[in-house]
Amino acid sequence: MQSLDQLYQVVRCRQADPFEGSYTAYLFEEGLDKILKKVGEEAAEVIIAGKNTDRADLTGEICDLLYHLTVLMAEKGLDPATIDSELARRAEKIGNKKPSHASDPES
Ligand SMILES: N=c1c2ncn([C@@H]3O[C@H](COP(=O)(O)OP(=O)(O)OP(=O)(O)O)[C@@H](O)[C@H]3O)c2ncn1[C@@H]1O[C@H](COP(=O)(O)O)[C@@H](O)[C@H]1O
Repeated sequence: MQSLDQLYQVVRCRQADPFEGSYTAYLFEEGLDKILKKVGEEAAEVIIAGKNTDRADLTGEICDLLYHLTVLMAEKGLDPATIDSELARRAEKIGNKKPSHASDPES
């Protein structure tokens, strides 16, 4: 099993210690514009797969997008803890706005 955090650690290793044949190292070598182009392409592929009924295909496209987003995060010096913090901040903010009659998924 591989979590997004573990994927991020592998990506950071490739960034710090690139080697021939690593696709991740190739993306860092090509630079930000290439990484952004791949994020755009993969996002478009998620949209197309999302319109279809094949959930395995959609799963694969989402994984491709998450991988390329992870490379973008590393390229820009963001780490998963930063994303987690922002998600937690939003959960608290939006949670605070929730009307009292809204059902609580925790209960
Ligand atoms: N999760 C991924 C992952 N998802 C997708 N890809 C690669 O992303 C590429 C996208 O395919 P495309 O056809 O869109 O692109 P392409 O034509 O091959 O390449 P471009 O010319 O467009 O750049 C493929 O080569 C996939 O293998 C990934 N490559 C690596 N990882 C993870 O990164 C780790 C390190 O991989 P390396 O850097 O290759 O050692 C692996 O163990 C995986 O966990």
